[in-house]
Amino acid sequence: MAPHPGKLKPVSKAVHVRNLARRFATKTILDGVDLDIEEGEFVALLGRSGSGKSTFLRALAGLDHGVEGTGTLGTPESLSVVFQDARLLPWRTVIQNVTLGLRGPSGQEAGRKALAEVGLAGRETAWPNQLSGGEQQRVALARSLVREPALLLADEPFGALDALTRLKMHDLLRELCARHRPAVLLVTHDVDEAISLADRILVLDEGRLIEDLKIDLPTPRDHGDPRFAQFRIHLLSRLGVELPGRKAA
Ligand SMILES: Nc1ncnc2c1ncn2[C@@H]1O[C@H](COP(=O)(O)OP(=O)(O)OP(=O)(O)O)[C@@H](O)[C@H]1O
Repeated sequence: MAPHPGKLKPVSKAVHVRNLARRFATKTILDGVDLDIEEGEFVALLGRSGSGKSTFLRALAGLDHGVEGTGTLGTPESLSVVFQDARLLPWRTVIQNVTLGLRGPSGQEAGRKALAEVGLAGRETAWPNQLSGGEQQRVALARSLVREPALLLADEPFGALDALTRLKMHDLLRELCARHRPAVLLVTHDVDEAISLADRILVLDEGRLIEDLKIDLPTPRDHGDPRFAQFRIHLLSRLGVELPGRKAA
């Protein structure tokens, strides 16, 4: 395969992917992936470890220079990426991290507003190492949303957080997305996280999307709802996990 041209075309949909392939040396990781994500749609991507979720996200983010690949890839010009680690600059204050690249008083104001939205009003002049892991991820979310991206790409953003903090971050992300309405692609290992947050859930397996499931539950979602449990059983089975005594729908 020839190296992918690496040019990402602006499109009216938030994501438009056709026949995307990516390989490392002799190993094919993505093998003809097609996907559309509508503006404002929240999509979660599940898959076994090593199935290529991050490779796919990096392709969408335009961060895979030098990786062999082919296919059509369209994303909006304004996109933000959040990773498992907050990736804050330790020599910049919290507000400086959020407003990096923004200019003037309006940038400062937007930064303060974004920090307030993630529950960190008053922490503007703190240094990253004075914040907890969860607070650092809040700063990372503020930094991504202050630019009002049309597409938010999130790679296991809560993977390093404890269970309670993670649940709080789910509520926060849900609120932020309802307010700002970016399209979202959330890569996660956590089936319940995906069902709690997403409008649609994809499963990547052996280089292809083998599942594209609409989650039509009201929000906020009740984990005790029998339909939540049915989605869980079905998705776990698509991931190769059969729960004893349970059959997927
Ligand atoms: N830069 C690279 N060079 C060579 N192989 C790579 C590179 N990046 C990823 N791979 C391989 O590609 C495959 C897919 O990796 P990727 O990180 O996309 O999977 P993933 O589904 O995100 O995994 P996980 O859930 O464990 O994070 C793995 O086998 C990995 O070893």
